[in-house]
Amino acid sequence: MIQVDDVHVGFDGNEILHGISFAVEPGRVAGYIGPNGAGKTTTMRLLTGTLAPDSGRVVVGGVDVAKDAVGAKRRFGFVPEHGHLYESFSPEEYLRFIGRMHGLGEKPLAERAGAMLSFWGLEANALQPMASFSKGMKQKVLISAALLHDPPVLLLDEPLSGLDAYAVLQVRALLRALARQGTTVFYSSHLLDAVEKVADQVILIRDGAILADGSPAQILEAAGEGSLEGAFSRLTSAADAEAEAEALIASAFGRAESI
Ligand SMILES: Nc1ncnc2c1ncn2[C@@H]1O[C@H](COP(=O)(O)OP(=O)(O)OP(=O)(O)O)[C@@H](O)[C@H]1O
Repeated sequence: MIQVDDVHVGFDGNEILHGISFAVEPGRVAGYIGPNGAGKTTTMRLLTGTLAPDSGRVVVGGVDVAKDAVGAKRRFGFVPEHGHLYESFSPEEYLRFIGRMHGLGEKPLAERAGAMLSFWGLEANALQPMASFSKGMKQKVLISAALLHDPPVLLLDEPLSGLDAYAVLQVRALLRALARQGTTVFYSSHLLDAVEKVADQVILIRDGAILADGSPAQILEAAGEGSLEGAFSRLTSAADAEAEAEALIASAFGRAESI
């Protein structure tokens, strides 16, 4: 599970996270959504141990991240938004490298890597250097690498970037299947529809504070809206984007009327 208790984070005397708290139980897919600059990446850095909180507690897979960052790393898989791959490696070499770092035996490692490349339809590319891969192909290898050690917690930052329509369906199905097996899935995105279709818990963050936390149905009810998009706009007090766009065109080009 994931537990974040009253976490404060500041940079250069400027507080960015103002005492955020939430929990995600095993078997749940939680969507962590918020507008640009809300604090999503900062939260992800806390969960993955690349940033320590000024105060409060972050527990991932039963391990206090500040006290045992290495122990926590064994308990989660992480799909970063801008993942780094060794591009001279083939997927097979890369996954073997990652699996060995996790101490996996050669046989289970080969079986898992093979099964994942086959899931994505990448068998024919298994031995090719990844330098020639498309963004989506690289993303599939990054997701596979995060899953290789069968972690109880999976952390994903905008995992659908670069993926085609079928791969998006595959990722959603995979996250749901993992959750059914008890994995805790934490999915950060500013794309509402991506999260809406897969999450059974939605956590809304804005300006470094949690605005809402519940099932999609609870969020809709709290906001009195029929769609998560409407709830998001209402809860984050987002401005009326259409009116703003009209105002921009009027002020920039002097055209007030729509055709
Ligand atoms: N290292 C840093 N030093 C100073 N300010 C920072 C630092 N990292 C983040 N911030 C600030 O913290 C706030 C939250 O940033 P964060 O990257 O967590 O937002 P986000 O929700 O991930 O946004 P986006 O959707 O645009 O990626 C922003 O105001 C950002 O400028």
